[in-house]
Amino acid sequence: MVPNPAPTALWPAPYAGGAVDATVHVPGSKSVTNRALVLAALASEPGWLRRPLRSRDTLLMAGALRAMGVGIEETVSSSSSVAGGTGEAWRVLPAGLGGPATVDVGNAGTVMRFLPPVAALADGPIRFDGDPRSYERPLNGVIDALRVLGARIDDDGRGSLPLTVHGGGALDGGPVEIDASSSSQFVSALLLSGPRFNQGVEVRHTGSSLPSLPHIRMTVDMLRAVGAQVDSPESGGEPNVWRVTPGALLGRDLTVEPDLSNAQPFLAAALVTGGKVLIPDWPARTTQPGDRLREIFTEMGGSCELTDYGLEFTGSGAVHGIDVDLGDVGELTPGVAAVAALADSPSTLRGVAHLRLHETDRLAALTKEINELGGDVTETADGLHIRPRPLHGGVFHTYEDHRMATAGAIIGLAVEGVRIENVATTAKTLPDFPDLWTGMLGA
Ligand SMILES: O=C(O)C1=C[C@@H](OP(=O)(O)O)[C@@H](O)[C@H](O)C1
Ligand SMILES: C=C(OP(=O)(O)O)C(=O)O
Repeated sequence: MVPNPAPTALWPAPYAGGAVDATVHVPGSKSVTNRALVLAALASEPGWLRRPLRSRDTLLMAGALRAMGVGIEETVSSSSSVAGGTGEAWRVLPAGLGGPATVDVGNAGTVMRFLPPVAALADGPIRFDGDPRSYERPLNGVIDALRVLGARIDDDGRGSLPLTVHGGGALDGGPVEIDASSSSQFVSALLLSGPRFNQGVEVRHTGSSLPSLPHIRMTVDMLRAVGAQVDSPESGGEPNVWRVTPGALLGRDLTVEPDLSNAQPFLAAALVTGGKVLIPDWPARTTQPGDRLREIFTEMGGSCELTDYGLEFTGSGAVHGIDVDLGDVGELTPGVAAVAALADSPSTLRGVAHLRLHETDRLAALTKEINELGGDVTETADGLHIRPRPLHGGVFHTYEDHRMATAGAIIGLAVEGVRIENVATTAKTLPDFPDLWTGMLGA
C-alpha cells in the first residue's frame, strides 16, 4: 500500500519578499517513469531505470507490477562509474504475469489507465481499486476497447473503477475505435501493451478533440526506443490512428528526465519575484509537455536560456496576462492560472474542459480558491478567465490535488499570509516539494 498522506496542518506558504536566485534539482518525470516501468515489465529481458521518480504515483505503479509477478529491485548507486551516474536505479525483471492480485491505483491516471491492458495479458484475475476520486475519473475508453480486443472485465457498468480484469494469459488485439476526448491516457494505455497483443493494436480516436498530444508522442517515442514498430499520425500515418505491430520488447537502460511539469512552480517563482532559477538537466529535446513553459512563461514576462547544463529562467519583474490554448499541456493549467492571478493584465486559458475530471475538478477548484483570496476568476466552457486583483492571505484548499498545492505556493510567494491545506498531497508526484521550495528561498 502506498498511502495517500493524511492531511497535515495548514502549511504557511513562504512569502518571497525579494527576487529568488536558486538552482533547483527537479526529480524525475512521473509520465516517463510510469511508462518506462510498464515497458520494462513487458520486455523479454531485464532493464534499468535510472533516476526514477520516487513518489506515490510511481510507487503505486511499481507495487502493481510486482503484484502481477514482475521483479523490481531498488538500488542506490554512489559510484559515478555506473552508467547514468550516481543516484537511485531500479532494475526491472520481467516475469510471466499472473493473478490473483489486487492493484491499488490511488488517484494515478497512469496506473488506472495503463495497467488494465497489462492485466489482460496476465493469467488470472486482477482486481483494480483506488481512492474515492478514482471512481469518478473516466476509464470507459480503456474498458470498452479491451472488451473489443478480447478481454473479460467485470465492472459495475459505470465505465470506471473498481473492476476486475480476468486475464487469460494473452489477448487477441487488433483494430479498435475509442473516444479519447476525456483523456489521452486511453490511447497511451492501449499502445503501451499493444506489442504484446497477438495481433498488435490499431487505435482509432473518433472523438471531437484529443487532449495532451505530447503525452501520446511520449508513448510512441518510448515504445520505439524499446524496439516496437509504431505508425503514428506524425510519421505519415492517418490522422488520429496509431498502429503497433506485435513483437518482443527490449530491456533498456534508461535515465529518466527531470519532471518539467514539476519544474513549473520553480520557474514561476523566478517569474513572479523577478528572480532567476536554474533547472539542471533540462533536456534539449523532449516530449514532455512542460517544455512548453519556456514559451508560455516567456510570453508572460520572463526570458530563458537553455544551455548544456540546464534551463536558466529569469523574471523581468513584470508579469503579463496570456491568452493561451492549454489543451496539449493541460497539467500546466493550475500553475499558469496562479501566475495569471498575479499578472498586470487579464488572461484566458482555453482548451482544458477535460480538467474537470482530473485529480479534482481543477477549473472549479482554481476559481474558488483564487477568488477566496480576493481574485476574480470565472469558469468558461473550456477554461478560465482570470482578471488580476490585489489578493490577500487566507487558506488555499488543495482537494487532494498536487498541482493545486503548488499553485497555492506560487501565489503565496507574492501574497502574505497564504496557508496551504494538505501540502502533503504533493507526494503524488513530488514528495520533496516543501523542502525544495524552502530550499529555493534560502530558508
Ligand atoms: O500520459 C500521461 O502521462 C499524462 C497524460 C495527461 O492526461 P490527460 O490526457 O488525461 O489530461 C496528463 O494530464 C497527465 O498528467 C499525465
Ligand atoms: C492529471 C495529472 O495526473 P494523472 O496522471 O493522475 O492523470 C497530473 O499530474 O496533473
